[in-house]
Amino acid sequence: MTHSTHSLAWAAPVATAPLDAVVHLPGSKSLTNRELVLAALADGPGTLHAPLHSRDSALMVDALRALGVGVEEVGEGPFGPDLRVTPGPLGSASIDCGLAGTVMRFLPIVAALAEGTVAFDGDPHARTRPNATTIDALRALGVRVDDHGTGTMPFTVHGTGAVRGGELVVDASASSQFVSALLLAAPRFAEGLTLRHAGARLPSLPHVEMTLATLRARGVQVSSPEVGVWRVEPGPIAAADVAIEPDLSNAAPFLAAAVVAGGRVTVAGWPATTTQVGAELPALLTRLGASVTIDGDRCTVDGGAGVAATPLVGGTIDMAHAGELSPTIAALGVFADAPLTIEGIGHTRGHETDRIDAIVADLAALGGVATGDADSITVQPSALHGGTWAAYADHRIATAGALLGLAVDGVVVDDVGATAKTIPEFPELWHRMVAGTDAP
Ligand SMILES: O=C(O)C1=C[C@@H](OP(=O)(O)O)[C@@H](O)[C@H](O)C1
Ligand SMILES: C=C(OP(=O)(O)O)C(=O)O
Repeated sequence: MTHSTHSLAWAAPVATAPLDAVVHLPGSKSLTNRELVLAALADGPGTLHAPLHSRDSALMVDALRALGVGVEEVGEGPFGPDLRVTPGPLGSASIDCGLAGTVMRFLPIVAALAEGTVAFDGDPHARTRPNATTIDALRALGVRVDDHGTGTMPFTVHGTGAVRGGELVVDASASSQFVSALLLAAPRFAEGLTLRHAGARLPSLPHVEMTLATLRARGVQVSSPEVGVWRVEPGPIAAADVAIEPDLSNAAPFLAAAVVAGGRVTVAGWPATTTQVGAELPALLTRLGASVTIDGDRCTVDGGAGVAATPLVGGTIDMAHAGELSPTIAALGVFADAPLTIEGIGHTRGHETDRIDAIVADLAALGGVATGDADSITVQPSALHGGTWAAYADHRIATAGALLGLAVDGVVVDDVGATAKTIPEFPELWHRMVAGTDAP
């Protein structure tokens, strides 16, 4: 089983002057892992240009290869090779999901299309991430799953090579990925799928919109006749050459860095249109008081003299649709003029770690004060001191520690290797941003 890199304690650099940097970011995790799945189920070979190369994408590539899909590295880009994907008959495999939600939710549905038994397991914490909806959905579709009654990994899917599909109701309150997983595989179901979400809430809707857009771009007929209902027609998934956008969720700590330290940070390669939830960062940072401009393919935050000169604007923000961005925004709450409450993020308790508890504990270790409840976190403005910031194997918690370290002397992220989940280049890119040496 692949575990993340050895714990790597990392002294976060302090920004001693306003920032002045242009940052180029590697590819989007959400787009890379969707396009890998769609390419594997497509009607011919296709290429992903500028894909992400990280632990989550490597786990997806390894899993697809184990299932019988050809994935070949071709060419060389700034962050690694392109990927040429050749679909093949899917068969028995043993899949390591690591801590990747996209692997542990997307591939069990793909496994139902395999002829053979497909075993799923992952990191110890991955076994605690919600996955009962995946297993329930498979059984409702007539697919046998052995989970020893746990509703979590490890479990085994007994694929017969075909799924009839039809109508299905799931509870996706714990993760939008349950919906995305079913929609991605549904064109290959004999009758397609009419999927209805029945549950208290549906988090991360932009990620479902991304799924629909990637399907449409490959010629699949999809619709959403009402909120929480989707229809996917059966039919081929067209082979395609697709370009992967930079990861805009990983832009969050870099753009927020200018807010904290002052000066300017530009993220290059900002797409003119995108389905990534990171597209909401300009509005979120503006809401907190920052100045954000988009000029062509460049998104720039001008943090003026930084939070030492001007506090951010506290209050309440609903981030149910963008929980992925909440660790960065919560960290910024330390520098606000009033408590900052982020609501609608109960589902982030089921992410790489319990993100609400993690931020509460990490801030307390630096002398800060935050409180969490079932669905929200409230961060009090406070003067922090140095100390250890635990990453909890969570890339977004690790980068939030780096962000605070810009303004707080002596912050040590206990395992910066956690960033390898979606951005292995993080420490290097961060140091270059602070030093202002990134290429224009
Ligand atoms: O489908 C995806 O690519 C993702 C969906 C979201 O999951 P949740 O709905 O579980 O929050 C998001 O937070 C995650 O980082 C990636
Ligand atoms: C929740 C996240 O990841 P995953 O795809 O593992 O759910 C995330 O990247 O913030």
